[in-house]
Amino acid sequence: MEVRARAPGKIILAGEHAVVHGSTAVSAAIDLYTYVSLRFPTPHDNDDALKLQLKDVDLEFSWPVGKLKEVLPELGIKSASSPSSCSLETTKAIASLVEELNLVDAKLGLASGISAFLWLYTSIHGEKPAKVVVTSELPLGSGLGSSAALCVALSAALLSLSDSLKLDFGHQGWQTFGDSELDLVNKWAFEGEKMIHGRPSGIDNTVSTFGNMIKFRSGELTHIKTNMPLKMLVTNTKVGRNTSALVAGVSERAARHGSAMASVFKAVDSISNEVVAIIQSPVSDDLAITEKEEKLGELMEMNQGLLQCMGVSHGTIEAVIKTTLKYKLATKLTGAGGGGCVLTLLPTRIGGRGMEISFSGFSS
Ligand SMILES: Nc1ncnc2c1ncn2[C@@H]1O[C@H](COP(=O)(O)OP(=O)(O)O)[C@@H](O)[C@H]1O
Ligand SMILES: C[C@@](O)(CCOP(=O)(O)O)CC(=O)O
Ligand SMILES: [Mg+2]
Repeated sequence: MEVRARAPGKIILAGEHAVVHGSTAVSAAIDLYTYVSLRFPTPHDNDDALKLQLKDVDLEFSWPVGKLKEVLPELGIKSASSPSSCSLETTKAIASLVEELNLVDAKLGLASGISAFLWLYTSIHGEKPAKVVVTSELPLGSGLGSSAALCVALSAALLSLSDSLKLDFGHQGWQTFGDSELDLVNKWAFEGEKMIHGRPSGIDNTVSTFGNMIKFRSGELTHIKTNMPLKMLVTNTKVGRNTSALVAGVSERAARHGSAMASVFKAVDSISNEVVAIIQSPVSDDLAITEKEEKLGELMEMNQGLLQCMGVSHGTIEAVIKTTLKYKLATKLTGAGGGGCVLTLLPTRIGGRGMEISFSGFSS
């Protein structure tokens, strides 16, 4: 039996980083996906290992089930229907398994993703042998939420074949997830994100699970409905960075300058709420759209200024901002910053393709 799941990446229109500290943020799913396939061997295959193939980075790993049983302390005591955090003891055990893979320096960033895989897999399926294959259309570590898309697609695939959930494969082998199953996928994905990001807000896994556009604050999700056409150009600076280090950097700055940073986070909260109000208000005519776009552009610039204040901008991001400004276009970073991707609002007066915000959740 093989199951395949996919989950989308995202852009953050306003509020990244501040959302970790309780501010509102606005995010939309994009139509670039991470795909996970999960297959259990038949007795005939005579295969007694858990295998992970990461196609994007051309790597494959295999753990004999005997090794998993020997190293992981809590195997078999967890339940797929109640997501739980990885204990310190299991974190250490997983770290030792990942260390033994001897990843080269250039691929050390993958260690956190592999750890998340081991945690999610063994929590939901114990030491059962399987082969998991991951591929993605998303650039990894670039602010488009590849870590969350991986955790969501993985959780969805794992839960699909979990005995404790007993999901039906209905019409032509497609599974439909109801709200409670989506909630479970999201909760497990959040646990995976924790292994990758350290202190995620949960916005990335939530928008990847539920799709469309969302407002997110302190773990609370609000779906956003809009009929405003919104086009964003996504530019990848191709400067690699690590979300968990950037998130930790902002927290350190907040610890050093508590009152000033609280004001910064509050200002971001106001910006995100204004973005939501503009996007949700009815569109009457072209003039109204132009007016809204101008306001959105200004809010994006203000948000970018505050992200710079948090210390997460980068020379290459500033270079894109300067270039687009020549054409009177507003640009801000998206995701953790420090390089990665930036968003430029493409007003309707310009036309062109851009990357339209798509309305797509994960499907399996
Ligand atoms: N398709 C994938 N294959 C392997 N690892 C992945 C994949 N997608 C995500 N990851 C993991 O997620 C990490 C990137 O997450 P992160 O730094 O949060 O950036 P982002 O989520 O913006 O892409 C990678 O270093 C890796 O550990
Ligand atoms: C910086 C942050 O707001 C978004 C990180 O997104 P990404 O991993 O860079 O795609 C962190 C979070 O909300 O968990
Ligand atoms: Mg991420």
